[in-house]
This record gives sequence, structure tokens and C-alpha cells, in this order.
Amino acid sequence: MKLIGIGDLLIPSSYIEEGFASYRERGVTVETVDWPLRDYEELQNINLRIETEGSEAYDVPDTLVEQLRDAEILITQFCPITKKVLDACTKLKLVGVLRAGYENINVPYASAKGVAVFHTPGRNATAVADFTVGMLLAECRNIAKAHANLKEGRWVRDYANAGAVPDLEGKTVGIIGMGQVGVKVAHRLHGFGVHLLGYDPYATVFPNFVTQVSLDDLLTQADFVTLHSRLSDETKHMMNARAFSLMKPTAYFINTARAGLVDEAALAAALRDKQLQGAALDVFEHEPPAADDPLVRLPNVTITPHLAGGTTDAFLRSPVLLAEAMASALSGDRSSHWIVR
Ligand SMILES: NC(=O)c1ccc[n+]([C@@H]2O[C@H](COP(=O)([O-])OP(=O)(O)OC[C@H]3O[C@@H](n4cnc5c(N)ncnc54)[C@H](O)[C@@H]3O)[C@@H](O)[C@H]2O)c1
Ligand SMILES: O=C(O)[C@H](O)[C@H](O)COP(=O)(O)O
Repeated sequence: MKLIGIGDLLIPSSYIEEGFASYRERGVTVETVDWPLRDYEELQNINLRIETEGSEAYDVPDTLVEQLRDAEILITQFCPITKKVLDACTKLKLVGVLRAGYENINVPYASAKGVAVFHTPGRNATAVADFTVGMLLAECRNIAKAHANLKEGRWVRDYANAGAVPDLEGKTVGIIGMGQVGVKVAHRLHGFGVHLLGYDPYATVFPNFVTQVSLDDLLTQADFVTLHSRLSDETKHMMNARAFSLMKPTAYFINTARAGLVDEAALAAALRDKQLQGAALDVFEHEPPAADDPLVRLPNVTITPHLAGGTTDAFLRSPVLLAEAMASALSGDRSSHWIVR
């Protein structure tokens, strides 16, 4: 069997080779190629989504397709596996995507050809959970704003929340979405002595120190609301003007998940009108946001450029997790719950 991994800027070929090294002992030839992208900005500017069969925005270069032809197993992170790739790779049996999301894979077309697609849920949940706690503290304790000021030579000790700077201990944190990231955020914050509320209509198991509540109860009671659901038609703009109006005027909102979960205009209005104390955001509808975007300009917002999932450990771990998940499939087993169905 031949496995070909497509390395990119975030998960290079060497990480894929390392992650799948044990496959060599199982008689699999492991080769890698590089997706010819020049920089990370180019990656962000390519529309990687394959909405439906036949509507594929990205034309995989012919030179790359030629290098993939012999693959029986293809591993990719962001490189789209389009109809063109799937038609060219006539021996293909398995595709592994080094991400939780798989919108860059033409899953319906792969399935129709009998090719199983694996994904890697939770691969960077540790990274995002750590970062979320950092963002929460950064905003309510003005860490990033003070750092920026002092770097510019300004000794500023009062910020938008002057007179209302909180301790975490004893406060209430509401977690929306108790999946891979949400649960890890709960475990981290438990150590701060906060009361934890959780809302997730689909999660079956909540940690025993998280009280399961309705979304409205969470929004009304929490001093901090942190968002960790996945973006779907159902969750798009779940944080809208009504949701922000339910929150305490002293409360903070943190989003390290997806911008589409939030009505950004409603959030900016709530922050400007002091319906909310502050926000910390890692994700934006337009990345990068315009310099005059209110969420960039407002004084009660801490912002970062979509950094939450980006630890070296997460990038190194992704091929290892995927290799473990796909191992039983080498002998034809198609029962893994990491197969996209
Ligand atoms: N900023 C970054 O760098 C970065 C990196 C990785 C992941 N993410 C994002 O973080 C978020 C969480 O990722 P994850 O791995 O924990 O996903 P996950 O799929 O494990 O968890 C998502 C949870 O959302 C829940 N959910 C679905 N509909 C809901 C609703 N209507 N209300 C509340 N909860 C609902 C699901 O039941 C699930 O438990 C995702 O949006 C993901 O795209 C961001
Ligand atoms: O940076 C992120 O948000 C994610 O790591 C990236 O966009 C895709 O990762 P996924 O959630 O699909 O694993």
C-alpha cells in the first residue's frame, strides 16, 4: 500500500512522516509531497470549501495531482481533495484529513467512489482551551491593552472596566458548547474556584462540576460567557442582539470558536452601549478585520489574529492521532467513529 501525505505550512511533510512512521512496519510505503503555497496569507485567501459535488472553488495544480496519482491513502490538512484529485487517484481507498473540519474534502464524491474519509476531532482542543483562559484573563485584567500601551511608552493603569476589575474566584462562567474544547475549558477554570454553567443541547455528559442550564439562564447568570459550539445553520448568529441583551452589563464575552456564531454588529453595539463590560475575540467575520472595524477600535475588546489552535504540539499531534484512528482501516475495518459519514 502507498500512503502519500500532503504537507503544508502548518503541518509540514516531516510531521506527517513522523506521525505515520509505524505504518512502514505494516508494509505501507510512506511518501510526502508539499502543497505549493507561498505563505499563510495565501492559505487564508483560498476558498477551501467544497460546498457540494461539482462546486469546487480551488483547482488543485496539475503538477500536484500528478504526484498523488499512485496513492492508496491520502493525508492532507488544508489541501482540497476535489473531484479532480479523486478521479486521478484510481487506487485510492482512504483519505485522512488532519483537521476536525472536512469542508476541503469532497466527501459525497469520495463516498460514491467507495473511498472512506477520516477526520481528526479535538486535535487542537488543548491549545484552544489554554488560549481561551488566557483571553478571558487578558480582557478582564487588561493584560494585552496594558502591554500594548507600555510598549509605546505609556504607563496606563486604568482601562474601560476601571472600578470593576474582577477576581475570577467566586464568579460564574457560562460555557456554550460542551464539546472537546468546552469540556477542557471547564476543567481549566474549575481550578480558579468559579461556578460553572454549561449549555449544549446535544452533549450527553457534562463534568460533575458543571451545572447544565438553558441558554437564557446561562446568559442571564454568567459573569463570563465563553463560546465553543461549532458553526452550523443552527448555530449561525446564536449570539445576537437578544442574547447580548440578556447578559449582565458587567459580564465579559469570549469567542475563540468561529465568528459566524456571533452577529458582530450586535456585539459591537452591546460593547459600545456598555450592555457588556468587555469581549475577547480570536476570530472575525473578515480575517484580518479592517482597521476601522468597531471590534478592533473599541477600548473594551482584546483581539488576536486566529491564534487559538496554533501550538506546535497540536500540529505535531494531529498526524499521530490520525494514524492511530486509521490503523484498523488498513485491514478493511470501517467501523471507526472518526470516519466521516
Ligand atoms: N480559534 C481557533 O484557532 C480554533 C481552533 C480549533 C477549533 N476552533 C473552534 O472551536 C469550536 C469548538 O471546537 P470543538 O473541537 O470543541 O468542537 P466539538 O464539535 O467537539 O464541540 C462543539 C459542541 O457544540 C455543541 N453544539 C452544537 N449545537 C449547539 C448549540 N445550538 N448550542 C450549543 N452547543 C451546540 C455540540 O453538541 C458539541 O458538543 C469550534 O467552533 C471550532 O471550529 C477554533
Ligand atoms: O485555526 C482553526 O480555527 C482551526 O485549527 C482550523 O481552521 C481548522 O481546524 P479544525 O477545527 O477543522 O480542526
